[in-house]
Amino acid sequence: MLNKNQELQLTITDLSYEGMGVAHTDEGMTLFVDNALPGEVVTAKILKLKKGFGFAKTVSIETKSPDRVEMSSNKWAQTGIAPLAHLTYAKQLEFKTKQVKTLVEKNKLDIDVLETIASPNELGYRNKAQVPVRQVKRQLEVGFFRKRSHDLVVMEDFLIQDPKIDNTIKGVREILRQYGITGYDERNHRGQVKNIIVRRGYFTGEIMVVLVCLDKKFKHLPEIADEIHQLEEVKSVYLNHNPQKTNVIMGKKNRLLAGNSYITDKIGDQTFMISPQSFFQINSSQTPTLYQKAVEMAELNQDDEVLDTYSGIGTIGLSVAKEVKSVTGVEVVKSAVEDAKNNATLNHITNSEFFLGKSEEYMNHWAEEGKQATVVIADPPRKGVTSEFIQSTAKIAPRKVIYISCNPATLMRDIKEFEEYGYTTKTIQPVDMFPMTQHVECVTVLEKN
Ligand SMILES: C[S@@+](CC[C@H](N)C(=O)[O-])C[C@H]1O[C@@H](n2cnc3c(N)ncnc32)[C@H](O)[C@@H]1O
Repeated sequence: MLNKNQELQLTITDLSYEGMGVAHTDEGMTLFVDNALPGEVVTAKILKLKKGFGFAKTVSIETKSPDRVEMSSNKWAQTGIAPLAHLTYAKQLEFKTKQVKTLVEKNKLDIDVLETIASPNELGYRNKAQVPVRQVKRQLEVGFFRKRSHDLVVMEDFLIQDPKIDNTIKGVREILRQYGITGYDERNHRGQVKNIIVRRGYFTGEIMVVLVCLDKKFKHLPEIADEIHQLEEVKSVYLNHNPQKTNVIMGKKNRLLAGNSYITDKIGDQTFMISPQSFFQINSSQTPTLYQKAVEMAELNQDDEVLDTYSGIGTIGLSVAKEVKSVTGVEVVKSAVEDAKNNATLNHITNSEFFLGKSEEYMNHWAEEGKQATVVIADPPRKGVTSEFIQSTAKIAPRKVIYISCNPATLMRDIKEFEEYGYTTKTIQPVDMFPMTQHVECVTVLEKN
């Protein structure tokens, strides 16, 4: 019988989807162990027990894996910012490929999974940071939450964020402290600043700072905004009003405090305007490869009429617009649709249109009105597409569906449903957009049989 807080020796046999070491005990329990790699023997302390499985953390490592990377800080592991940072990058890529292959097998699909394409930058690759702000020992601090908790681990080096973003966060923190601003207190729902969001254009160096605040206004806000605007590379400063007691970081309303209403960045030779609420791929060094793989697999031509669903600020659609007859995008975030329209103008694209709404509803509407499309691009969030989306896509009957997915589990589910409508795929290309984490992006093209 195992107990919480008990320490025991474990042999790690595998890595879970979350990047935790997997061990099986004599009692028939499966334990998921923080900071433990396959082949290692560790002494671990049990943190939580459930029926048949539990969670533990490594106390000491008795036998070390040759694939272990020594870390200069354990904060990244404590917070889950970089759950695979203790594994060599080559092994991380193998882990990602295997993850997708295992899912293909489990789903009894006949698909070839290619090797995961490495990211050019393994560290400091994130162009966006969202860090919580809290009071710690009566001082405003930034950092990240300890795993499975809301306790702030104070931090200055976030490992996978652009170091210039880390610097800006420090600069903003100092300004907030100077003006006696308080960090958010979750228990009493008090304090002024909940989060700092910083986005930096990888190619332009333009920085946007968003202060997520409990109130719309507070003392010295204009001076604070002005000082933040004077920090190196900062082009845009916003206040996002989030009065709710919620885990959702941003509220619905943004107010421009200083500078421009957007920043710009480049993908290939195109420039994109990005507003605070708009999605933008977070690993700019790898985005061109992701898009290029999708385009290569789609074999587009000048007669193609492309539907770019879940289009964000139009990045994929606009990057292929010159090679095809037309691009029609649909996206649910209003400011992203506005950005997409502006981005078309900015890049002299005249054969694109963007609509505000849910992709599944627009696809249904387009299917009913008999809209023509030869290629559909789907780049949904983690939950994947809906059955309604797949049915209407089948009705529109494009020759190809380019599917870009950040969650292989929902990708498999959707591929199986597409198969019922006569669409099949032969290969999946994993692309590493998120080094040091367990996440993997996949590109695949479904073809009409
Ligand atoms: C993974 S992002 C992809 C964006 C874009 N294709 C890109 O590469 O930058 C998914 C996008 O889908 C949008 N979205 C989420 N649910 C949606 C829905 N039901 N219909 C349309 N867009 C949706 C999100 O706002 C987000 O912009």
